[in-house]
Amino acid sequence: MGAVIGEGKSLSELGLTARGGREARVTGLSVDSREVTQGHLFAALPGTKVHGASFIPTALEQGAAAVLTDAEGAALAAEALAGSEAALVIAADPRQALAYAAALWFGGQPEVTVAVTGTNGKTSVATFLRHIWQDMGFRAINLGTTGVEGDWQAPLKHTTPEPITLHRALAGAAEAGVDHCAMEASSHGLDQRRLDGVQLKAAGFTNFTQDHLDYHADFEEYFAAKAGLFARVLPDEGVAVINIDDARGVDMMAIARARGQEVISVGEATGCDLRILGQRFHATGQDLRLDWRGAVQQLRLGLIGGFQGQNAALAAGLALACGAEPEQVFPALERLETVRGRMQLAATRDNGAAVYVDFAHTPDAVSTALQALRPHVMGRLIAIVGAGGDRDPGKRPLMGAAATEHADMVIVSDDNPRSEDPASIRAQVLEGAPGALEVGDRAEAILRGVDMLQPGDALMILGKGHETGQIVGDTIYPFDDVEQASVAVAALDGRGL
Ligand SMILES: CC(=O)N[C@H]1[C@@H](OP(=O)(O)OP(=O)(O)OC[C@H]2O[C@@H](n3ccc(=O)[nH]c3=O)[C@H](O)[C@@H]2O)O[C@H](CO)[C@@H](O)[C@@H]1O[C@H](C)C(=O)N[C@@H](C)C(=O)N[C@H](CCC(=O)O)C(=O)O
Ligand SMILES: Nc1ncnc2c1ncn2[C@@H]1O[C@H](COP(=O)(O)OP(=O)(O)OP(=O)(O)O)[C@@H](O)[C@H]1O
Ligand SMILES: N[C@H](CCC[C@H](N)C(=O)O)C(=O)O
Ligand SMILES: [Mg+2]
Repeated sequence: MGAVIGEGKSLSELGLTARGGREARVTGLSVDSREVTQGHLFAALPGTKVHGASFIPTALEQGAAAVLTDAEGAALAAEALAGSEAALVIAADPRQALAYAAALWFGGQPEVTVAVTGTNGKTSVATFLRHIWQDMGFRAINLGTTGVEGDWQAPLKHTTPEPITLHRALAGAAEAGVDHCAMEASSHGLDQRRLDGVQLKAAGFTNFTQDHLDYHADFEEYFAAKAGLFARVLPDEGVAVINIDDARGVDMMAIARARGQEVISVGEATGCDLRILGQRFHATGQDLRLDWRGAVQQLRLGLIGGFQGQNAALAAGLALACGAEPEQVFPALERLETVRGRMQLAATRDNGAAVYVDFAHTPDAVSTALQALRPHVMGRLIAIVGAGGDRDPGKRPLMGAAATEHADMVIVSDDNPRSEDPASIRAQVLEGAPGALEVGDRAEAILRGVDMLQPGDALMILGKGHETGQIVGDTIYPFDDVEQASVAVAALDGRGL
């Protein structure tokens, strides 16, 4: 796997050239000065709040053997660098240089690695793909929002972690014998070049709608970040698997084609390589009829919601892109299980009314999830919705409006207010959901929602999915929507837990 700490690697082994041709051996890589120890390479990156170069003096005091930064960073820390023995690497794009160096430092990754981007559906597609590969007998993982899962496991704090954490995980998995990996490429991750050092066989695109406009200046910048997966990270010989039912799918396809990448188009449109011919819904899932380059496949999925069928098709397209045989891929879809916190049946009341938990945290996802549940509900559809603090405020009223449009009754509650005032976030969601009931405390909102359920009704709790905490300020309080749903049903139906 990676280099032995203490022995280290030289800068040239990491693909880095220091000013004046200086060579240095480094004993580790750090992106945060607080983690620098003797002999480390400190990557002083231009940040969103501060330039990492402001921490170069601290990193040098802590024994950094080399510093990687850009010209601005080198100028900012000129004095400290001049008085130090450390080697200085100046790169036009230090985040990308760090990504390549991290790949070389850890030196291994699962042989077949693919990445999935898109506003919604990344975790779902990556998890389905991992299940398909496991079904085929491979040792496989998915890596993203829910951590590293499958034949090797590790918790992660980010959907696409920074390169040091990312390559540590990829190399750890490869060392444990994992040969297939499906990872998520978030727009932050792509913009910050976090996965530029990963060697991809294929890449997938799910869809493009509003999210993260707190970070990206506008829709086009957000799209450009996602397009970087095909324009930059996936090599020319890689395969692009693209949902062309999405309005921006055609743009993404043009970017892939311009690179000379093979494209597998997925969607309902005539001429798609993997065409969705039809979806028929029943109580616990759906029948999916597909056409793979002229051969019709019909299968039964144990997944609720049309979009889950689309995600499963995209995952199948990615497996095929990596060389799997259709005879192995399509039967495997029948054994897919709901991803934790995505359209998950959390509890059922004695009167038969069901409670679902879903991770919809964008306006499009709220619409999609509620519309997906509608055919399964004969009575009223009740939705609990909220929006996260320190995240794109523009999506809040739109999420409220989406819930109002697609549910019969809406309760607005808290979802990770973080550093913001929860009441003010709720007020912004309520702007789009004027008739909604406001219940800030999420446990109480769930209890109220469950209490409203009549026979044939359903409650959909949106926004937190698999999450196990409610983030208020800097504190994470234990909170699990699935658990709270069971608690509420048990309390109201007089059952023990
Ligand atoms: C907004 C964002 O993406 N920030 C990332 C960015 O940090 P930044 O540019 O904001 O950092 P900064 O505070 O300006 O500091 C600049 C530099 O100084 C360094 N520093 C800072 C303080 C110090 O004492 N010493 C030090 O060296 C920092 O490590 C950083 O490299 O670069 C850092 C290093 O690579 C990342 O850790 C950090 O992710 C933060 C923690 C984060 O929360 N990111 C979230 C928003 C994120 O990436 N989310 C996506 C999408 C989720 C989704 O799917 O919806 C994800 O992939 O998880
Ligand atoms: N193909 C899709 N089209 C529209 N909405 C979807 C699709 N797939 C999933 N969703 C919605 O998005 C929610 C999140 O799904 P998932 O976790 O797979 O997305 P993600 O892209 O990984 O999200 P994140 O940005 O948090 O990593 C789901 O719970 C569902 O409501
Ligand atoms: N990866 C997403 C998850 C959001 C989930 C939602 N519960 C929230 O806190 O907004 C984000 O960090 O924007
Ligand atoms: Mg995800």
